[in-house]
Amino acid sequence: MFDTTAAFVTTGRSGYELLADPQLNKGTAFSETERDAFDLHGLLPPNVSTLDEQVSRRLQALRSFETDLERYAFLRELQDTNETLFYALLVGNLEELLPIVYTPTVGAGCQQFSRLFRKPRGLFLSIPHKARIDRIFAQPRFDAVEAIVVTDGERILGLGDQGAGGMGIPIGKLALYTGCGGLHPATTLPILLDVGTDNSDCLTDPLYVGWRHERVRGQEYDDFVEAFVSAVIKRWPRVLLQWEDFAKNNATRLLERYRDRLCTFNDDVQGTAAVATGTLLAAVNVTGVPLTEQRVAVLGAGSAGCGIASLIRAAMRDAGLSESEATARFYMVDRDGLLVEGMPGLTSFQLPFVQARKAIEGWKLDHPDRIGLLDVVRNARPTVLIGVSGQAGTFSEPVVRAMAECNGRPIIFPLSNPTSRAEATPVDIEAWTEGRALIGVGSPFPPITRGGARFKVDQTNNSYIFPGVGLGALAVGASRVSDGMFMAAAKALASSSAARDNPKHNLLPPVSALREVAAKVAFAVAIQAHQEGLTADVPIDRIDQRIHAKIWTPRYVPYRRKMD
Ligand SMILES: O=C([O-])CC(=O)C(=O)O
Ligand SMILES: [Mg+2]
Repeated sequence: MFDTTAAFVTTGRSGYELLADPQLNKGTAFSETERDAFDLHGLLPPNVSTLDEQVSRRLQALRSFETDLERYAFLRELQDTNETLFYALLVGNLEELLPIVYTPTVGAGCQQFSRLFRKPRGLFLSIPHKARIDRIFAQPRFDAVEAIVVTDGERILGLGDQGAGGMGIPIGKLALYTGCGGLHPATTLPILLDVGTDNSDCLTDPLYVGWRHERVRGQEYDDFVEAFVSAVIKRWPRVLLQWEDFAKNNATRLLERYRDRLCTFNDDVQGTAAVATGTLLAAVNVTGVPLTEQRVAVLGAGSAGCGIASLIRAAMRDAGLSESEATARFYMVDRDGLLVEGMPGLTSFQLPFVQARKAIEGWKLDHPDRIGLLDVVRNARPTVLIGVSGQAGTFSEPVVRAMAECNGRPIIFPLSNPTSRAEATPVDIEAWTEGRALIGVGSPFPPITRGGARFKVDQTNNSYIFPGVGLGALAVGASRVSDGMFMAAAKALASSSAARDNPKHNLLPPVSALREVAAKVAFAVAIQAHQEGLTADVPIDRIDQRIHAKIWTPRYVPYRRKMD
């Protein structure tokens, strides 16, 4: 385990070599003694700064930029220059900086990746170099790796195929692993599987940095992913591997293929499901309608939508419904409308959630050949409406008003990211429901006015879940990530809700509290792993201490010169 509490660091690097290493560089904060020991005099201006001074200098520069994309580029550059300072800045200003390092600006960062590219970070594994994966992994720099986030760039947020530019996502997710979950940056590794791209803007862009090839699919794709996972297991047998932003079919398929082979999960399927379930459990407390009586419409029946339905259904079963009673409460709507039994082209993960023909027999429909979302809301009268469609504006005024007509407190979560893809804006939902809706959005939005005061709408984003799941799993050396661990994460999140004591309060803790949320989620996840027999021999009463020992706080420790 990486020592996050070491009193000092020993290094053989000096001079420019030391300054050029983002994991070791302290910039102007190298002390006089260190400048003596590491030949740094003259390479730095003479005044020695503190970390706090460096943070305020960077914050000033950051705030002077015109656009968030410039801020994103500035922060990425800082991350590649001095990681301790980057994380000190991030941890101290989560609310302000998360929307830049992460959603929504990271989406633009992926789209502009080839233009912003400066220094290498993480690993680009491309099909032409498939045979070299072991050798790439072998570099000593990666000895400490414990957490990997991998994407193939095909479904970047709601922005579609971004090819190699998708690398921005693993980098952003891992920034939260450290910034919120406390994992030491040296233990994290972002990976982009470059299997080509079908995005013609990338393919025709002379500056595109990825492999200029149409996206490889089928057996060759599967063989490449298999080579990747096998090499990961060989090099880091106890690693945590997070799959991120894979397209609909691959997401669930790869998860099913690998979830019993290593400690792994898919954030879009399971992380998003846990944050949606946790927020829903908090909302149920407020509306007073028990979970067993909720009816849930989900727009977007892809891997994320079906993942959400699975976890909420499991929570309904925990609350006393039978499997079939719980299943009947879901209305999954995709491109061809409501999923109904016998529909052609259903995928294996959609099949468990189709509505019975009999159940919809008496429905009044505008177009019986395609049962749209408005039809579903008018006829099924759902209490909950969740969007993971990637389609802006699909929670239209008639849809939202229909939700408000049949519910005193409709629960409405437009979860698609980034901000530009949200199914509806909080301001509109607030107006169309006369302020009665319980709202959760995937991306950050400006505060709305509620009861004459500013109200910050809950950001129902998997950032409330994955840093804690990773921290908890790694702290106890979990061999697998189970569905039970995600349920534990969802319940831990719901139990942090301020709305439990006052229904006017937020459903979720604020983004500024994400470090505390991650620690709490980690504890619940680790306890669950222990109960399921998935942990190495960690005594239950040591779990809390294990978690806290793993949380790294960005600060400078003194350096000593390694003698050779
Ligand atoms: O990255 C985010 O903000 C949430 C997420 O996983 C996605 O939208 O794919
Ligand atoms: Mg994602």
